[in-house]
Amino acid sequence: MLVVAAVLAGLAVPGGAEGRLAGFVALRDVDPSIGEDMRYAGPRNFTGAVVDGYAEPVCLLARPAAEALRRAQRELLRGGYALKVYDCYRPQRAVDRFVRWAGEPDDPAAKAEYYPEVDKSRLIPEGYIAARSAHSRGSTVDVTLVALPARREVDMGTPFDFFGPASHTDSPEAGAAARANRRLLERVLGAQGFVNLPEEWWHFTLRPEAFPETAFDVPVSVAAGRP
Ligand SMILES: C[C@@H](N)C(=O)N[C@H](C)C(=O)O
Ligand SMILES: [Zn+2]
Repeated sequence: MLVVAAVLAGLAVPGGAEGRLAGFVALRDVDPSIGEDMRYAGPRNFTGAVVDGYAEPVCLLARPAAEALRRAQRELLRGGYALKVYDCYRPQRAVDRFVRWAGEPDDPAAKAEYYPEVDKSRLIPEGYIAARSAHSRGSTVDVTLVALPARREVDMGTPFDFFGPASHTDSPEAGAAARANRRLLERVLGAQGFVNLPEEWWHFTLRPEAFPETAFDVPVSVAAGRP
């Protein structure tokens, strides 16, 4: 009853028994050829530390989103590219950590790397970080392209999680190669039903979402994505 009330109120709810996420899968179990560089499960992210709720570096997604990525990957492989994900399902406690981080004083090194042109107090209002993130609903992914055979990241104009106008998908600041690569990513994912967030070239949500009303809070682990 409490869980039903929480869902109706749009609040975070725990997943199924024993910290599992019913209806979710590990992306690697659906398509092991998609690269994974799970930035929030390690220190190489804007907070500088492992983020709350990332117990293991594994991409978990609602099954339809994982299967749609597999179809996009098949198309990209034919043209000599592949996908690499940076973030997938994000527990609400990680979203809450981002919100707390946004209210903390600047770390000059993090500012220089991740948001040199935007005041930290503006990162949430300007749409770079969400207090209620689609990632927690399991159909959203942060993703880039890599070129085969070396799987080197292609030029996207800015690095992942660079918060500023240059990361806006349609930014005129991006060079010709980056604009073409952004268009390729958007076209191939769009063909499978993914919709891009205009503020971030890397952020895509599969529509319709499998769990449109629910922000999950189960920690990210291999076991959480197993049936
Ligand atoms: C933090 C960044 N990777 C991201 O996903 N931003 C969007 C707006 C979100 O937090 O949902
Ligand atoms: Zn994102």
